[in-house]
Amino acid sequence: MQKSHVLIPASGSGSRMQASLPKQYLPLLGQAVVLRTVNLFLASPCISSVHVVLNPDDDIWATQPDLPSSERLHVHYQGGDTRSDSVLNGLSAMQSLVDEHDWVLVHDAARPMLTPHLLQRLIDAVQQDSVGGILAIPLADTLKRADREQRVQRTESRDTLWQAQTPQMFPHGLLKRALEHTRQLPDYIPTDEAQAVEALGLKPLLVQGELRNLKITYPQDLWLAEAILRADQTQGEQA
Ligand SMILES: Nc1ccn([C@@H]2O[C@H](COP(=O)(O)OP(=O)(O)OP(=O)(O)O)[C@@H](O)[C@H]2O)c(=O)n1
Ligand SMILES: C[C@](O)(CO)[C@H](O)COP(=O)(O)O
Repeated sequence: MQKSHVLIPASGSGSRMQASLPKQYLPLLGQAVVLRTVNLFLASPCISSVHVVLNPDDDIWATQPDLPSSERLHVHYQGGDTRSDSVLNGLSAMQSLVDEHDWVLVHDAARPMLTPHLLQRLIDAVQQDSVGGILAIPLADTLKRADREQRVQRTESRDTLWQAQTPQMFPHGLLKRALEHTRQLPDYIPTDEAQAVEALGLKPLLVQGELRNLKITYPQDLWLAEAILRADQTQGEQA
């Protein structure tokens, strides 16, 4: 039986957030974004280990007051220059603890709104697959291609277009090979794991995600996430 492990790249600077802290440490209803993300996976009995990849210079993680004390949690100060470098470094760091056929679910630290239900949907859909798969949502809006003057050049068909989310779930050995392969390609930096696997000629499965599994990128994403969590709390109180 293949085990499932989680790898959380948390080494970014959060430049688009323009905050005084990297966005993974901003408070979301009083808890650092990355800790909400980590706790979600630690709460799942399906997950054998959780690996967080931090920037080598990170001096914030260790000061967090509510760090989980689970033996399943492993912290690696081995972030790289790009997200894919951080993920590849994490895959190497966790290698001694996993089998090459074990599943690795790569999940952005900056997506703290994943739910247990959505996580289970991905695992159920992908665990019998020979390649692996990702959460994603079909494009909802009309898609415009811009010219250099920021005017509409044309309208693109949105048929068959999906927006990638995380987790992205692949066997450890396959994903490591895929990311090592893309490192050899000139000017090719995959922005998600699926893109690296695609470069091997494989076709990852698309599993229906949810809008609430948003990535905290701009300040308004944090406000939106807080509003959703407050609504969850109200609904919980009413139930
Ligand atoms: N060198 C990097 C860059 C990003 N990430 C992580 O990858 C996830 C998704 O990346 P993104 O949202 O782009 O985060 P940042 O790079 O931090 O944001 P920005 O692009 O606005 O600077 C985040 O959890 C981020 O911490 C990482 O581990 N290592
Ligand atoms: C992996 C990802 O979350 C899929 O949507 C996303 O690509 C990561 O963010 P980035 O801004 O592209 O680094």
